[in-house]
Amino acid sequence: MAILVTGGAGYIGSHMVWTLLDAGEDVVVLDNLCTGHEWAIAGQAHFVRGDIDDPAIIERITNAHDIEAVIHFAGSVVVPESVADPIKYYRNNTCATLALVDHCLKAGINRLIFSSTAALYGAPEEAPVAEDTPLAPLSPYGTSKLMIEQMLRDIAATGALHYVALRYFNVAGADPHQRTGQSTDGATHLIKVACEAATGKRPGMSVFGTDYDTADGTALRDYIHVSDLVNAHYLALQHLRIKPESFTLNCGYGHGYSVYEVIDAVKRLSGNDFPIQLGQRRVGDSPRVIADNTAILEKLDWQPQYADLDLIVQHALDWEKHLAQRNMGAQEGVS
Ligand SMILES: NC(=O)c1ccc[n+]([C@@H]2O[C@H](COP(=O)([O-])OP(=O)(O)OC[C@H]3O[C@@H](n4cnc5c(N)ncnc54)[C@H](O)[C@@H]3O)[C@@H](O)[C@H]2O)c1
Ligand SMILES: O=c1ccn([C@@H]2O[C@H](COP(=O)(O)OP(=O)(O)O[C@H]3O[C@H](CO)[C@H](O)[C@H](O)[C@H]3O)[C@@H](O)[C@H]2O)c(=O)[nH]1
Repeated sequence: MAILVTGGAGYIGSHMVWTLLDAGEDVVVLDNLCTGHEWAIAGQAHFVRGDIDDPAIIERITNAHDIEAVIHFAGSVVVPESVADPIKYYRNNTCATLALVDHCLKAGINRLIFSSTAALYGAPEEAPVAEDTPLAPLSPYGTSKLMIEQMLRDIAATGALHYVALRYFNVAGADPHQRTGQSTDGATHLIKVACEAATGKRPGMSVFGTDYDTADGTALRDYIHVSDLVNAHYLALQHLRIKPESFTLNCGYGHGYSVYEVIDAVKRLSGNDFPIQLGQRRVGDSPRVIADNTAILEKLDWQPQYADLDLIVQHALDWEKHLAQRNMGAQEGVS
């Protein structure tokens, strides 16, 4: 039996592939490489290049492999882009996932783990925020994911599907063995941006908002190490193998760090005091988004290994240096 990982050439998916292979699982990756990289896919995985909503591709995969479950990461993930181009997000997230689920169910695959997001909570009044908090996404990206959660709930209610939706908080860091990491060009996430500034890939960075009602005036987020996140997926898969049920869980550590604390950690660990510009609040940003993780700790017996800002930053920095060397090597190859 094999696990189908959609989006396995991307940031989180490429970590998932390694975790599955490390556990001795057979893995098939489906990715159209629109933002992912073929080099990020572990060599032992079977790679199929194509779109998740293409019935012929799903048929090809299910004819060639005995797929027992899908771990579904593929999608479009940039919040501001979703505001500028909502159709892309409803098409590539909501519609494409509906097609994927439809084709998978027809092929007899009825277990799914889905990448949801804390963006569903919008700007939550309370912190930490639990799964039963009313959902109020602030962007088409968040709404496109909320619609998927609702579709999965309704399909599961018929008994046709068993799924786990994991609402990720702020994913960061890289594989501790440096086999993969966040490699997206033009990334906007705080830790990635700060690591790029620390390694000279950008001249400096901005702090978006210094007048929040927090201890140091900057916004708080719950940063979760990507390896702990993919381990939660593996636990969810093992759960579905034993118990045919469906549920939704927050994925975060339950405590937050401010933007200043993150930047200080990156400067301290890199030894580079890169320039900072103090800017206005970013539209749609919340003062604090922190997970209530009681449910995932209980339900999956999840035991995070890397719940430490310095570890997350160190692994992200190491990966940024690895990427810089990789790109230098590629340029030398061309010249
Ligand atoms: N990175 C985060 O902080 C974060 C937070 C919450 C949720 N998520 C969710 O996690 C998932 C993975 O995010 P990521 O950060 O790894 O993004 P990513 O862009 O690195 O990975 C997405 C992958 O999906 C592929 N893809 C996109 N559309 C496709 C399609 N139609 N058919 C086939 N392949 C397609 C891309 O080529 C890429 O390899 C996404 O669903 C995202 O919404 C991410
Ligand atoms: O250059 C930067 C980048 C970010 N920030 C600040 O750092 C914090 C974190 O910002 P990120 O862009 O890293 O992450 P977000 O919290 O905005 O959102 C991320 O986490 C969400 C879950 O909470 C969703 O998953 C969403 O898709 C994902 O982008 C915010 O206060 C932001 O204003 C800066 O000050 N400067």
